[in-house]
This record gives sequence, C-alpha cells and structure tokens, in this order.
Amino acid sequence: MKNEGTTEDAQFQIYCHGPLLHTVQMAQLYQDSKTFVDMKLKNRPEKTMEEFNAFMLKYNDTPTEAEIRDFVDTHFEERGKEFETWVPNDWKENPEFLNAINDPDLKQWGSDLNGIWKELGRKMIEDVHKNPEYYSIIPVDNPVIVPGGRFIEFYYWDSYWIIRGLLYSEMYDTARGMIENFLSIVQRFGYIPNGGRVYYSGRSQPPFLTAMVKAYVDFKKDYSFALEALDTLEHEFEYWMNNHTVQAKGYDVAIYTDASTGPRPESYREDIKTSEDFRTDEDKEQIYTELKAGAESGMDFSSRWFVDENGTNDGGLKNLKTRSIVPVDLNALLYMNAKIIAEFHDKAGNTAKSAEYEAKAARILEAIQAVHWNEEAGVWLDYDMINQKPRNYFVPTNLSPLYTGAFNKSDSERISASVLKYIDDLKLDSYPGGVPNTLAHTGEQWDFPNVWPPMQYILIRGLENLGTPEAKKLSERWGHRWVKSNFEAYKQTQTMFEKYDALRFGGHGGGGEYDVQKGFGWSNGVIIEFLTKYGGDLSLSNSAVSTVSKNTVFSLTVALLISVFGTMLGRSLW
Ligand SMILES: OC[C@H]1O[C@H](O[C@H]2O[C@H](CO)[C@@H](O)[C@H](O)[C@H]2O)[C@H](O)[C@@H](O)[C@@H]1O
Repeated sequence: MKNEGTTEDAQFQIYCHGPLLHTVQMAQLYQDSKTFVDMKLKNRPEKTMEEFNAFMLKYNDTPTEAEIRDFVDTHFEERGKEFETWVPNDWKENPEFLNAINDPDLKQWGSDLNGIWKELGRKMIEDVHKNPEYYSIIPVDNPVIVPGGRFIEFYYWDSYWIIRGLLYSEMYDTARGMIENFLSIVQRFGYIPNGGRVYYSGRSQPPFLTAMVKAYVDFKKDYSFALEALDTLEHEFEYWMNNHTVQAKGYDVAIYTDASTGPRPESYREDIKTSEDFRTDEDKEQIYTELKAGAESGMDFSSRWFVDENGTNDGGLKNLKTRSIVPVDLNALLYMNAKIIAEFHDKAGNTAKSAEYEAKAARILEAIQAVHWNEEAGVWLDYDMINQKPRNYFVPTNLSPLYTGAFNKSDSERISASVLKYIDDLKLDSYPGGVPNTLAHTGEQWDFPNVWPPMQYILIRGLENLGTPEAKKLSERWGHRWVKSNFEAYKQTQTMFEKYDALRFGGHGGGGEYDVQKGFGWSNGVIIEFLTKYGGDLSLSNSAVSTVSKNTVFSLTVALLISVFGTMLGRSLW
C-alpha cells in the first residue's frame, strides 16, 4: 500500500490492487487479462480514481459490462502507447558468429534470428519519463529487447539469455544498456521486479543480474564495468539473503516468495477463480501469495510447486505451496552470484571483501549439499518443508548446480556417474523435442510435455561444466538436438516459440493460462549461442532422429499413450 491520497497511491489502485482493477478485470473485457493493465491513462491517476468512484456511485456499485467498457474506453488508451519505433543503432547485418556456421540453411537461420532483434526492440517515448504516473510501464533510460508476443516489456530472467544472444550478435551497447537499466532499478527499488511494469512489484524472478554483468565483462574484457556495478550487485545479493531465506534442516536457504497483496493484476480473474474454494480472506490471500511466488520462480505454473495432502505433487493450482519448497536452482544461483561477486572484489584488490563473499558462497554450498543433494536419487532435489522430505520429482533445475558450479569439482567423476544414471533411469534422453520440464501431465505450461529454452540451456551447459567425457558427449548431443528441433519448428512456421514440445521434434508447446507466444527473446538467444558453439560441426543432412537414442521410438510411443490416457482420465499418470 502506498501513502493514501498520493499520485503513487492512485496509480497503485488502478494497476495493482483495488476496486477499479477488480471491477474491470472481473468484467472480462479482453481475452487476455494482461491487456487492461498495460493500457495508458488518459487523465491523471487521482482524477481517474475520482471519476471511477462517481461512476460506481451512479451505477450503485453494479455497472453492466457495457458501462464498464464505456468507462475504460473513456479513461484509457490502447496498450503499446509507451513505445516509439526503434532500430538498435548497434545492430549488425553480419556479426562474426554467422561465420562459425557451416550449413547454409543454419547460417541463413542465424541471420534471420539476428534480424529478429530489430523487431523485439522497445524504446520508451519521452512522455513516459515526464509523466510516469500515466503508465504501468517502469521507466528505464535505455531501450530493451523484449521476449515478444504479449510480453512487450522486459522480463528479468529472460533478459539473461537475451543479453547473451545480443553479445554474440555484437550488440554490445544494447546489452550494456539493458544491464544498466537493471542496475538502476536495483538502486531505485532495492530489487528487480518480475517484469518492467508496476504491477509486477513485490516479486522478482531468478536472480541473473550478476551473471549478466559477468557475461558482458567476459565478452568485452571490461572489468571496469564490473567494478562500477559491484555495490549494486552486492545490494541485490543481500536483498535475496535478507528477504527470501528460511531455515531448513538447520541451514539458511532461499525460497521464492512475494510481498504484495491480492491476485496477480495481469491474471486477476484467473487468480480469483483459483481462490474460489478458499473460504476466508486470509486463505484467499495465502493462495494469491503462492501463485505470485510461483511467478517469481519463473515456472508459473508447474506441479513442481504442488503439495497435496499426501505430500505428493498431485493436484492443481489450489495445491500450490511454492513458499514451502526449497528450490535447488535459487540456492545454486545465489552460490554463483556470491562467487562472481568474490571474483570481482578480487579483481578490484578488495581482498577482505572477496574473502567475505567466498565464505558466503561456501556456506550456501554447504546448505545445498545438506538440503538438496540426495544420494539415493543421485542428484539434487527440491526440499518440502511441510513434510520435511525431499521431492523426488524430475525438474531440469535438479541439475542446476552443475551449471552454477555449486558442486565439489574433485567429486566430478562420482557425480557424473550418478547424474547420468538418473538421466538414464528417467529416460530423459528419449524425447525427440528436448528434455521436458517435468514428467507430470497437468496442462500447466511448466509441466510435461513442454520444453523451455532456459532449462535446455542450463542442462546442456551444466553437463558440459561437469566435464567428464560422458557428460560432455551427452551435453553436445542435447545441444545439437535442441538446435535441430528449433530449426525444424522454424522451417515449418517461420516462428521462434517461447516453449517447445518434448514429444514432437519441431513441435511447439502449449497449455497454461495464455496462448503460446512467438518472438521469442530467450529462444533466439539460446540458439544464437548454440549456433556459434556447434555451427562448425552441425549439418542438417544428418537425420534428426539419429541424434536421439535407439529407445526413442519405443519411449515416444509409450509417452504418447500415457499422455492420451492421462488426458482421457483427466489426471496425470506420470
Ligand atoms: O501472465 C502470466 C505470467 O506471464 C509471465 O510468465 C511467463 O512469461 C515470462 C516472460 O517470458 C517468463 O519469464 C516466465 O517464466 C513465464 O512463465 C510473467 O513472468 C508472470 O509473472 C505472469 O504471471
């Protein structure tokens, strides 16, 4: 809640929480709930609120849908008004990475993807800076590359893969500008919101800012940028450690959570519906928080966050218990952040500070080992604080410590053997379209059979990082397959999707609360990096199917049958 009577409060009541938002969103004027909260105000927020109060009085608090539509048309402009056309001035027709690609069709695709950056660029008009209270967009100085589709503003963790892609495309100024926006947001708000809208306040996304700075510095060999950013990176790190940690098994561990009130503004009606079976206001508020914590994890939504009465991952959104599950990835990421901050301090000659962050990293590593490593499963697992037990369900993040380096390198051989056995036991190598996000068929978008680019990246780079010949071989195979499968989808549709389908080579994903989105920032970023990495060896003339194991056809048939039966029975059989 903001100070009553202020402009900020009126803006908050319109876009974040209050009767106006409730009235409009429940009237279901638009197919996508996000449309309304992206619209610009025609008058100052205080005046809009005054006129809304008069409007409600006139219609006895029960205006019809047509009257609400009329109110919205009179007081709001269509979405997208905050941007002007912008072509990044550092865009290059022929960045060097294209020369690393041998296959002519893949090279052309790389060039197409490089061209898509121009379509995904957004620059705010001057009026946003002068009159920010008329908009839900968070003003930032530099233009950004957005994910695409309905996502016309920055998203925190998406930007990591977008920035990496930009760096391979040699768009250094755009990449740096986006990082500088994030640094300034941490300085202004203390943390980075989920996305670039005021209605995303109260929750963040997996913390990748420090890794963004590291990526930039590694590309440009420009440590001075890291040193300028260092205070802010520490600030963000401490924000997570101070506001997101709980105790599990006697260790301080981080969880995803949320600090706002009410349903998600951008999915308001959907959250009200989910809360219908909860009786008290307090219980409704609890489920809203679980939903928003799920959004903070980036995996909104997934059986990963369901805990039913038996302590399993069965159920649906009503069973969300995001805040009671200690997530492997968040703790692994915080470990990586502490290590990078220690490295930057070391470069700056701040020996004591460097040691301080090394010690923080060591404590996080100890907690990851004690809370998440599971000898029986042979991998890291999320931890259920309600039932005080590990959650033995597959999510790619179970392998995320490999990517962030949160494992004991001297143990690589042993870890490699057990992780590869885990992959084999779960037949994770058997899906032609990539490794699914979970094995639970719930209809949620972060569940089976959807495959997400950031998770393929973390798996592929993590196995490479593990460093044994077997792990590296699998990493490469999955890398090749991911490129070929994305290419197949592109060849058929001329489109890059936000998510793909494990069961179909070249198939795109679906499910969840909105239609599959096209564009798409992180998908393009991951492919540009992988084309650079594998482009010398990859050829489209090798049959796609030859890149997957011999079990594929059998496993695929079984997977399809289970999916079909699961859908017929209306529940997960996975
Ligand atoms: O409107 C529903 C949700 O949409 C976003 O989440 C999804 O898209 C993001 C942008 O690509 C991505 O970062 C996230 O992982 C996706 O699940 C948004 O981030 C959510 O807060 C929002 O409720």
